Amino acid sequence: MNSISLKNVSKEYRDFALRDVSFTVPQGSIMGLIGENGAGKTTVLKLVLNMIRADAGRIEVFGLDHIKNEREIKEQIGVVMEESCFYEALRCKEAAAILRNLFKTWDDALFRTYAERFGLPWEKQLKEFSRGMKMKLSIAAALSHRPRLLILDEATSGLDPVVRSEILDVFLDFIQDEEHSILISSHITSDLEKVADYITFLHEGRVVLSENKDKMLYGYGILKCGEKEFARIAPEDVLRCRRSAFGYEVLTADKNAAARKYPDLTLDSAALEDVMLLMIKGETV
Ligand SMILES: Nc1ncnc2c1ncn2[C@@H]1O[C@H](COP(=O)(O)OP(=O)(O)OP(=O)(O)O)[C@@H](O)[C@H]1O
Repeated sequence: MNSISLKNVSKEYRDFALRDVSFTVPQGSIMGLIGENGAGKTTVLKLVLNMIRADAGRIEVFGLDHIKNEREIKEQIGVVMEESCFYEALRCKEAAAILRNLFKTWDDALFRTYAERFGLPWEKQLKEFSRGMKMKLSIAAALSHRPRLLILDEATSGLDPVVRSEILDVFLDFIQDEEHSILISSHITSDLEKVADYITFLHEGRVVLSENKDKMLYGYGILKCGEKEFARIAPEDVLRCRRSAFGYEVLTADKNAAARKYPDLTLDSAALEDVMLLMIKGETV
């Protein structure tokens, strides 16, 4: 069962188009959405949340049409967008009072527990909160109506490593329930490397790859070599290549096969960031 499914979704703006986007978020998993600034990540999240309408394609959430069943679906989704949407003069306890009225399933005790876990001051106005505190508040609020699905836009960007790690732990706890799932966009590929089960990589409005993360990280590799050695590499082994002052970097989709075929060349594992950089900046042969 998929929590989210997008099939051939397109959306056109004047200077940008999201084209034929398809991917699924299996129930019980974390899907990380990566891509450069302006790749279309927020647009995808807004489409799933029916904040904007697609020009074409089909979107299902919990197996239901996301427009026809919007109310039922929204009750079961916790959302955190990049900017805090709370009124600055509020305090935590007043935010809780508002949210209690918005969600049938709001759980005051759970919100208190998260506020304590995150060290959020109960009596302070939100305008006195740091960026990290505001983000933690948004996450606590998103979790406290007991959603089945979390949708998060850049929930860890601009935060220090300690706060990020606390937040990632909360996501991993959330996903312990196999009915739960998370769709999270992030620039911080190392965070997604830690928690995501699947990665969808968007580039200029298109899905470049959507894969199981471990398969991708164990499968992809980077061959490093000089001009002469590069000439020996078969084109079918080159997903992308890039020339630098130190020689060639070649992204290959099958690290083990490359190790057997080119035993004399340096072969490194590819981190998510390397894959992203080479897919964007590299060339095909
Ligand atoms: N309402 C809109 N009208 C016109 N263009 C828009 C609108 N919303 C977004 N865009 C354009 O769509 C493109 C994708 O934007 P989007 O916010 O989805 O990217 P992103 O991958 O989330 O980027 P970032 O990482 O910088 O947040 C951008 O070129 C943006 O200018």
